[in-house]
Amino acid sequence: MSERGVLVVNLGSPRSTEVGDVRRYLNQFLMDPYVVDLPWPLRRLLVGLILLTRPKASAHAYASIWWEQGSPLVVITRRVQQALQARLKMPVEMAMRYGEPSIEQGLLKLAAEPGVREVLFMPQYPQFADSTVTTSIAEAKRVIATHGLQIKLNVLPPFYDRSDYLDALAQTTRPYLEQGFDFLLMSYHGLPERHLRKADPTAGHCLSSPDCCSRPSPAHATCYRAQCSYVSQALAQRLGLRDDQWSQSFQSRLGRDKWIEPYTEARLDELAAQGVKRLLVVCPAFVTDCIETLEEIGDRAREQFIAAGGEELVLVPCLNDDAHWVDLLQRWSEETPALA
Ligand SMILES: C=CC1=C(C)c2cc3[nH]c(cc4nc(cc5[nH]c(cc1n2)c(C)c5CCC(=O)O)C(CCC(=O)O)=C4C)c(C)c3C=C
Ligand SMILES: [Fe+2]
Ligand SMILES: [Fe+2]
Repeated sequence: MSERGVLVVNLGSPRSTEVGDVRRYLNQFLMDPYVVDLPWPLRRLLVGLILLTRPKASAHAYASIWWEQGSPLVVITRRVQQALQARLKMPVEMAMRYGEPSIEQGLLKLAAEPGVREVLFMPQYPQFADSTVTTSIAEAKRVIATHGLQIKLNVLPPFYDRSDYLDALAQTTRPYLEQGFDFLLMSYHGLPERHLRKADPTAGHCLSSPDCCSRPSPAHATCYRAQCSYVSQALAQRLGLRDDQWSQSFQSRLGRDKWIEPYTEARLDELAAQGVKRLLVVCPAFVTDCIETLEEIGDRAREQFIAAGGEELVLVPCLNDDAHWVDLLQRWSEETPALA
């Protein structure tokens, strides 16, 4: 009997590629105030407008990458959970922030395990963002309070600066690089600039200058862009790349707000115009392949790059259920000190 359980937490996907299921998922996702951070009436209005057209387009995109067993993100997270369960002497569950299995279902399952008094909560995000990490923790706290669960939460912090994670990322990227590419683009999920400013505890550092992320600041503990830059530098260094052989960019922009730049879409055209023919793309904001990597980069970005004059764009798979990644999650589960 273990006093501890593990919850592997990811973002979540629609139940199916039916437009209605995608609309329900997008509504839950975008009505989260940590994602669309507007007062409720404005949020309702904006999300209502997005839901007029986006579900159909997203359903089509999901259908193009869907697997027989379901959404790649959910299927791969299940594999990670099962692989971890086979290695750890404590119950391991998985949960999604949106859709199912929900954080509520995951925590209730763990709380029902005899003896479990503490849950190691493992959000699968290398970098901090309110729209991923904070919202997942807030949902877990809501569930614990609502059900009066007698469990303590022990949260795995963002792991962008852990050398074992960076080594694993380099290890999955290196064999692709060795096939001979002109350039490596590190494409991260984007974020509205407003989210960076809101998360800045110094209320002034983030986005105060173009190089703010390379000037040391306590703001970087919660600065998504600084944490992405850290990963990019560390990965380039591990791969032995010169500064003119790689760059970082941000994808998946939604709406009209200004998001952090440079945008991946713009970089693809620039790189093709500069004569890059063989482009390798890695997506280090994701540890699990999903619509944003498989469809947005693997399919759409590839088409865009080739239409702009490039010859080949290859996507490096995420860490997924790679044995080295499961090794790390196992080690982190075992070495995280128990709460008093
Ligand atoms: C305001 C909108 C969004 C913010 C902010 C945002 C932040 C954010 N998201 C991820 C990781 C993932 N996002 C995924 C899908 C996705 N993201 C948004 C919007 C925002 N994300 C939408 C509308 C969607 C759905 C797909 C679509 O319609 O385009 C996914 C994949 C889910 C899947 O089922 O495969 C992931 C993973 C991060 C890391 C992040 C902040 C840094
Ligand atoms: Fe997203
Ligand atoms: Fe910054």
